[in-house]
This record gives sequence, structure tokens and C-alpha cells, in this order.
Amino acid sequence: MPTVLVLNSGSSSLKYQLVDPGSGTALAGGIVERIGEDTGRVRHETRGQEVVRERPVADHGTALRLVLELFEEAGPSLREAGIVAVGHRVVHGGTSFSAPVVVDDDVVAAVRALIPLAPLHNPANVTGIEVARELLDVPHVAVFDTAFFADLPPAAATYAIDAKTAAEHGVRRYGFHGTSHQFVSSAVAIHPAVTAKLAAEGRDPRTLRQVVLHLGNGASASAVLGGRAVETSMGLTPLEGLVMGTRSGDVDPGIVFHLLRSGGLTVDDVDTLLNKRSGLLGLGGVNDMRELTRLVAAGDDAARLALDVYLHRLRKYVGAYAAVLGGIDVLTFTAGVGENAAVVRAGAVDGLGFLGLAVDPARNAARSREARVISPGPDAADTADTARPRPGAAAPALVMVVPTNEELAIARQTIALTG
Ligand SMILES: Nc1ncnc2c1ncn2[C@@H]1O[C@H](COP(=O)(O)OP(=O)(O)O)[C@@H](O)[C@H]1O
Ligand SMILES: CC(=O)OP(=O)(O)O
Ligand SMILES: [Mg+2]
Repeated sequence: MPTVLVLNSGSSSLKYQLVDPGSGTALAGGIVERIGEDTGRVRHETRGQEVVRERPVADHGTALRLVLELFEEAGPSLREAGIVAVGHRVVHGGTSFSAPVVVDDDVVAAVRALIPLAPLHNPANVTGIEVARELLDVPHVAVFDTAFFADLPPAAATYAIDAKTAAEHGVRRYGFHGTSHQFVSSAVAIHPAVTAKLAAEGRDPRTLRQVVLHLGNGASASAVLGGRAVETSMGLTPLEGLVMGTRSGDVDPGIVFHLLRSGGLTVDDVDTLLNKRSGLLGLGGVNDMRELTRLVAAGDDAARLALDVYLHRLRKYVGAYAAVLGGIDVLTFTAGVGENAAVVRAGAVDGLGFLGLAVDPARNAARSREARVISPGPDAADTADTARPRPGAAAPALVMVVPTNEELAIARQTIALTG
């Protein structure tokens, strides 16, 4: 049973999972948090058992050594689990990478060269790769968050700023969370309810119009036409687009100049403001959607406004992407918020009946780890008979919840290159 260790190195954390790409199961996984701070913490999970260690973790090298120790102590032993490769999530691939690559010194140098474009993410990715290559003598593969969007149509990828300046500095829309958008949109395309809908409408799968909402701490939307990404909400950096846990998403760039010139803030202050002190946290005081919805239920006005701004932005993007695609066949929610927060899903499609979008309250409230349809209408199994649109009526869109699994996607892409 060949397995892949998947590493996701953040600025102060290291998330990992040991995946069996054949069966799709995670044999173990965990997170090292607060790397570089006085109080670090490791949580390692395997076979339903959890091991937690609190201790300072100086750097990513120490973090990975600690993880390898835990695999030996708490299991499963990496050797016995048949580890054949390591897959690394790399956030920014720039225009250099449009597909996963086997890591060599040139790849590391190229990822390092992209640091100016992703100062918050790529430094940790480089360190993670360097340390892991030192400690684990197997092939390493880099899987890029930007890859799925490398081929965005020029009209979607281009900012309307002076072309020469943009080209000189690599300023374009790159898009992120691509591994998730690709994994989820591929799962949607082969879901029985979706294939039945297309069959009933006599349509080619290449005409399937999807919108995917990846709503985690970071959040992004994508428009996917027949498997190809044609639009996405994150841009040069993962700051643009939707309202996120701590990031503002779209703002008027004039705000930045105003705060620099008249507000007495430095460039770093504004960077921290928009990336770490904005979004749900900045408006509602908490970045966790569970806590935010609790505050809303308790009548907290600031939390209510935060949720309203979040949902308004979502509806705006869904409407815009309906225009980009010429209509929506399937709208899919994924990631921590998208998979779990029924109130967000209901709010995001509220008033979008004119696009054929609606959720069935009972289906929306149900909990499941499986991909599922939450729009009204017949069950997936008998959709083929009844999904035929009435003459003159637009076919209703499907609204779905599909759990993402970036680790499995990375493990599969890693095996495909090394196996
Ligand atoms: N049951 C739940 N209800 C509402 N929100 C949830 C629930 N479970 C997780 N979330 C939210 O999901 C978000 C984290 O999503 P996740 O995809 O794990 O983030 P990331 O991978 O970007 O760190 C948090 O805002 C958290 O509150
Ligand atoms: C690119 C990005 O936003 O990633 P995350 O959601 O993991 O912060
Ligand atoms: Mg995630």
C-alpha cells in the first residue's frame, strides 16, 4: 500500500496528512501550531486517537522532526505505512508552474523567486520543502494552488492597469485554492444528479456551467465551464474577492492610499490590517464562523453586519459568475464554512431564484460527509425522469455541498508523477 505524506506549510503552522491515495483514506494527520512562538502545540491524530504536545517549536525544521517522532511513537510508522513520496502544497506558482512538478533544486529556486508575489505564503513553503527533502529521502512533489487557474481567459486574468508596468512586475490575476476548486468541480461533474441533469437536457458535459464557493478561513469563488476555470475571485494575492475570516476581500485600492497618506499607517500596517484584522474579525470581532453565527443569534449588531456583508458579497459574485457563464447549472459549497454552515448557504442564494437557485430547508439542514444536493426537486436517483424543463421555463440549477479534500488531491497528483 503506497502512501504519500502531504505537507501544507503556513507561516506559523505545519499541517500534514498521511494519505493512501488508492483508497482515499487518511491514515494519520495533524497540525503543528504557533511555530516560532513561545508556546507551540502539536496535535497528531491516528485511528481516532489524538496525541497533543505543548512545547515551543522554534522553526519548521523542528516542527517536521517533531511530526516524524510522533509518527514513530504514536504510529503509524512511516516506513511500515509504505511512504513513497511527499506532496507539498505550494501557494504561489506564478506563471512558472501550471501543473505539479517533482521537486529539484531548480524548482526550489523558482518557488523562492516567487516570494515577492506571495510574501505571506511562499517563504514557509520553501522552508517546508527544504527541511522535508533533508529529512525524508523519497521523491518530493510541489502542487500549486494557482495551477488550476494558469489558463484563465486573458480577459479574466488581466487587470486594467498600464500593461507595461503590469508585465514588468508580474501583476495579473493568478487565483488560489485551485486544488480544491479542481477537486470539487471534477467531483460535481461526475455526480449522478449532474450527469442526469445534462442527459435530460441533451447537453454535452463540455457545456456544464459551475460556480464553486470555497469558504474556509480563506475564501474564493470560481466559475468553471466544462472543467476549465474561466474566472476566480482571488487575484495577484489571496486577498482579493470574497469576505474572509480575517481578510477584507475586495476594497477600493484608494483606501490604501488614503490610509498611507492621511491615516498615518505604514505599508506593513495596511498589509496587516487588510490580511489579518479585516473580514469577519474586523467587522464582527471573531473570525470563526461558528462563533459569529452564535453572536448573531444572540442579537449582536456588529456580528449581524459582518454576516450581512459576507453574504452580500457572495450573492454579488454568484450573480456576476452567472453572467460570465451565461447561466449556472450547479452551484457548489465547500470547505469548513461551505460544508457546515447551513445559514451561510441559505443566505448566499437568498433572492437568487431568478437564476434558478434555491435551497430546500430540510436538505440544507441535514448533515453528511457525502457530496449531496440541497436544492429542491427530485432525488438524484430519479432526477433523469423529472429534470426535463417545462417548455419555456429555465431548468432549475442544482445547489450542492461537496466536501473538499485538498490533501487527497495533492496525494493523487504526487503519486501520478512519482508512482
Ligand atoms: N459546524 C460549523 N459551522 C459553521 N462554520 C464552521 C463549522 N465547522 C467549521 N466551520 C468554519 O470553517 C472555517 C474553517 O474552514 P477550513 O476550510 O477548515 O479553513 P482553512 O482550511 O482555510 O484553515 C472556520 O471559519 C470555521 O468556523
Ligand atoms: C491561498 C489561501 O488563501 O490559502 P488559505 O485559505 O489556506 O489561507
Ligand atoms: Mg482548508
